[in-house]
Amino acid sequence: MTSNTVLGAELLGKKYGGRRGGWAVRECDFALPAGRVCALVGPNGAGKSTLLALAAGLLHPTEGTLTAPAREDLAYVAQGKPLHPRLTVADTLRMGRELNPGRWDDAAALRAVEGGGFSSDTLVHHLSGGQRTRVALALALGKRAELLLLDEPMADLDPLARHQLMGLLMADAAERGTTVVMSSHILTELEGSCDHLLLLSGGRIRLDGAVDDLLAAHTLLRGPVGDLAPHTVVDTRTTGRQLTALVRHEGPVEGPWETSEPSLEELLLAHLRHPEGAPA
Ligand SMILES: Nc1ncnc2c1ncn2[C@@H]1O[C@H](COP(=O)(O)OP(=O)(O)OP(=O)(O)O)[C@@H](O)[C@H]1O
Repeated sequence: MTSNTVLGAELLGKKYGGRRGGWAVRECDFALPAGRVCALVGPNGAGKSTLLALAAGLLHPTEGTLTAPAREDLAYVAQGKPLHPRLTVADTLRMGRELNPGRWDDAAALRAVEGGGFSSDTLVHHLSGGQRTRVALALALGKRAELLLLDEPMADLDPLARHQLMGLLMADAAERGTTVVMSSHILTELEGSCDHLLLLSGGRIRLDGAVDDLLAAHTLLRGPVGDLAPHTVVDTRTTGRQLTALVRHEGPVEGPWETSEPSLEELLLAHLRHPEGAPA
């Protein structure tokens, strides 16, 4: 962990209690540098929400350590976007300003609700799911936090709204050095917007790093079936005598194959197909 780390974990674990409890996060080690827009990806039940709630200080680790900014320096948007239903949008943002004296940024908050198709005197109760997401993101952006923890923020937004709000998050990261961690199942949205990746499965970290480094460490190859050693095979499919494979390469890939760098979506899909590691 370096002095530049905004969010870090060492052997972090969270075990839920009760009859249906168990380890949701296990032996997680990572160090996320400041200013990154990090995608937190993994199958349902992988532990993404648990990790975000740990980072937000809403859950306590069962084991290991977590390094995160103080509560007042981070903003957390939970999956259900909890807001007070009987307040108007304007009252909700006013509350954000009152709860964050001296740091609240009205303009940053308003940018997130602009174009949402509702007026400031609308009751939260009368907003659609996507409109509520805008208000929740407005509260997070208005807070001017060092770290934004967003649990599936794009899930109920239409494509244009996703594009607009991802743009706001990326601009915030670029201009203010805000670090963003967002869980998502929408892989196509992550390409071109996230520069860091954490892939969780079964509570453990399977991939962690800068997107460019992870893409450069992998090769997609197509051609005749053959021996892929010494490379580590992440995913492979054969059709007759033709092979398509994604490998984590050990040195240059030499052989009768057509090779290319995978897209982020191809990389993620290959790893998600084999969340426990490379196929036998
Ligand atoms: N309050 C709880 N009590 C007991 N087990 C829980 C609790 N919350 C989550 N879990 C379990 O912990 C594991 C991780 O859940 P979590 O919600 O963190 O996953 P996730 O990756 O966010 O999933 P999704 O993509 O479906 O939102 C799951 O097996 C889940 O059943």
